[in-house]
Amino acid sequence: MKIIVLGASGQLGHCLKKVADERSITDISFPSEQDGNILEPTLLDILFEKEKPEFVINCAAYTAVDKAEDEIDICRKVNNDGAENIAKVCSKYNSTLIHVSTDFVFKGNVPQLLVETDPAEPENIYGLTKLEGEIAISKTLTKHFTLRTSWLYSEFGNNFVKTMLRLGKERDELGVIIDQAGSPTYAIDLAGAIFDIIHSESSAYGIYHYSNEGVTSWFDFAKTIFDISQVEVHVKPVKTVEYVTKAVRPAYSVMDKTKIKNTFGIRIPYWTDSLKECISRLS
Ligand SMILES: NC(=O)C1=CN([C@@H]2O[C@H](COP(=O)(O)OP(=O)(O)OC[C@H]3O[C@@H](n4cnc5c(N)ncnc54)[C@H](OP(=O)(O)O)[C@@H]3O)[C@@H](O)[C@H]2O)C=CC1
Ligand SMILES: Cc1cn([C@H]2C[C@H](O)[C@@H](COP(=O)(O)OP(=O)(O)O[C@H]3O[C@@H](C)C(=O)[C@@H](O)[C@H]3O)O2)c(=O)[nH]c1=O
Repeated sequence: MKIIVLGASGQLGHCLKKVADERSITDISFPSEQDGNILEPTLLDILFEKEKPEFVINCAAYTAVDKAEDEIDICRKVNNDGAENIAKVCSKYNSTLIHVSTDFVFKGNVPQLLVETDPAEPENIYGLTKLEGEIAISKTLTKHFTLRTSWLYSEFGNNFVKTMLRLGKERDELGVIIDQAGSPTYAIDLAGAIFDIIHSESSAYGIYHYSNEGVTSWFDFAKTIFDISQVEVHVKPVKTVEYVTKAVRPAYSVMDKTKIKNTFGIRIPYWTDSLKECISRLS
């Protein structure tokens, strides 16, 4: 079963590589951006002609949430046009696409669990362009699994856990937002779930929500990171209005995972258990 991973140089791409090695999945390739640039349909065509993939995992994205507010065009190109390019080439070669999207497609202004059919109403450019990408895929391709995830972290790339550990070394006190709630997701767990879906050989295509179990705030997430790592730093709770950022972020973007669990029988770890695992690997 041939699999190719696009956007392999990023955080999730590295996690897929690690999990593929752990599970001895060998019929998988991780083309460089030079060979798998999602903005170059001709390159994608050459790649697909050569590899004839049964499954394509798209990890390529523009993920700089604040910067996106000033770089709308490039953000939209990658998150929308790039997603559409992949869907078209998957359709041509009859490949199944596993695409990754985000909780930031939701406005998240009501403290209730979000299901896949809830209306998406992004509050920032990143979320808007990710939603556009989801729509482009569903219009172009039937055989897709679009997984919305949230608050991804791992030992690879840039993420909140690594930022906190760095800042914790540099400062005695940190202000962290307490009134935004969500579910952290260890990207290694997400990578495992992606392979579980592929190996299920299911044709229950569509949108699914995936995060680790449990709910927290960025403030509690930060405190837990420092507790587990035994780093002494004073974490001060701050409100969103006191912590000014370019992009507006959802106040409550906790996603219901019943659909993915029931469809594929996936067991999802609790967020603090996965965080301990990640921190032990980091140290
Ligand atoms: N990080 C998070 O907290 C969350 C992420 N997601 C989604 O999960 C997915 C994976 O995210 P993550 O791994 O963390 O993101 P990263 O930013 O770590 O990785 C994205 C990768 O895409 C690459 N890329 C950008 N443009 C292109 C292109 N034109 N062609 C090929 N590759 C390209 C980037 O390369 P380069 O660095 O050279 O630009 C980068 O390596 C994304 O779809 C993201 O939207 C969802 C929720 C949370
Ligand atoms: C660094 C820092 C951040 N924060 C806040 C800002 C923000 O509300 C929250 C997280 O900030 P970050 O910039 O690390 O994370 P951010 O880039 O907003 O994370 C998002 O990334 C995209 C790609 C997604 O898809 C989302 O699911 C989500 O993971 O923490 C603090 O309060 N204090 C701090 O010192």
